[in-house]
Amino acid sequence: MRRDDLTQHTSARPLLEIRDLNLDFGTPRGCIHALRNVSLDVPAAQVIGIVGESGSGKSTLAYTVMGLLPENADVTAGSILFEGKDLLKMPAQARRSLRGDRLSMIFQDPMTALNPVRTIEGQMIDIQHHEQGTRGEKRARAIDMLRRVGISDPRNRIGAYPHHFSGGMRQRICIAMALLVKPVLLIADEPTTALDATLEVQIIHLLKDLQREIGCSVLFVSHHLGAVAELCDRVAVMYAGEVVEQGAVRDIFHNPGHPYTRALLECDPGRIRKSTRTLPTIPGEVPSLLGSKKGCIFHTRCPQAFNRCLQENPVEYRIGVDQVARCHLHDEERLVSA
Ligand SMILES: Nc1ncnc2c1ncn2[C@@H]1O[C@H](COP(=O)(O)OP(=O)(O)OP(=O)(O)O)[C@@H](O)[C@H]1O
Repeated sequence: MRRDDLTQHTSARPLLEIRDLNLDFGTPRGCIHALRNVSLDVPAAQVIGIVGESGSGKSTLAYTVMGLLPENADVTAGSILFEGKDLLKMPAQARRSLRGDRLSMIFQDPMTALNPVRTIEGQMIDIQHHEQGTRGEKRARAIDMLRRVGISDPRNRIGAYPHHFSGGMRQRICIAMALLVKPVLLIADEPTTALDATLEVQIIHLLKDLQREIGCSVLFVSHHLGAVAELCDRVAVMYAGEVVEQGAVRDIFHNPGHPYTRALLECDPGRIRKSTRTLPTIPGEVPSLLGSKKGCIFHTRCPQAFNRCLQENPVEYRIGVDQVARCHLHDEERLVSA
């Protein structure tokens, strides 16, 4: 199946439509192809997880949507339609206006987002610069949002500086700031990685409750498959710059169609029995992203690779009502001729 069939299958137009996105980083060693032919939809009011090993391109994808790429990044092909408009063709000023308004982001490290020398109050009022209302009304909204994310005594604590709060509390403040502007799309880049397991669970539940309340879509980047299963409606699995499989969370987790997804699930610490002493890892190494590649990007580590995988990069095949995988094993013609 091709992507067009999947789009027809889902009724309303997605909020975000990423199509055939290619991105390179220029480095002294050569060109790193960090995103290759990435296509992904984020429907309105849904939570989409992006998972994959370190270096697979998850953060690069998130930052490309936000328009926060470093100087050496070059989008060489593709489009990112947000509410029907291509973000990549928008003037810089228009993109800046979208950030902190219809688009907002939670970063892995809360200190990246918070200004250490300003009070929480000042920062939460500033972030509402697109919103109507007096300073007093904006302060009241900020206090209400702090209460909703679980900051006790927010009326007094709003005057404090970021360093007065613990790491978990700082991430709650970042979530409050990101949601205060009522974004239609929230991008969360590994928002729980810096937190311990208990805090992680709390933050995931908080995000889920607030997402439902506000009705925004979320692009949730994570290493943690358990968190994705808990929070997301759909998931895209990335490997070496490509989305190799995507679909509804229940389908991908119960019936993975790509050998890489299966390997990733088998290595997930959440699935490994306590008696197991060492964590299984996927055999082999992630290929270098330098230079062009022939064949399937996963063939060097795939236990099921056959000749065609070394020669030809697979297209997306539909393997379920709402599930696609880039793997030749799902080519029906091959199955018929086998
Ligand atoms: N500014 C940059 N210059 C050169 N290469 C970069 C730059 N940023 C990222 N890369 C490379 O692009 C690839 C994708 O990186 P990215 O950070 O998007 O992966 P990731 O899946 O988010 O990894 P992690 O889970 O470790 O954050 C990696 O090979 C990385 O080294």
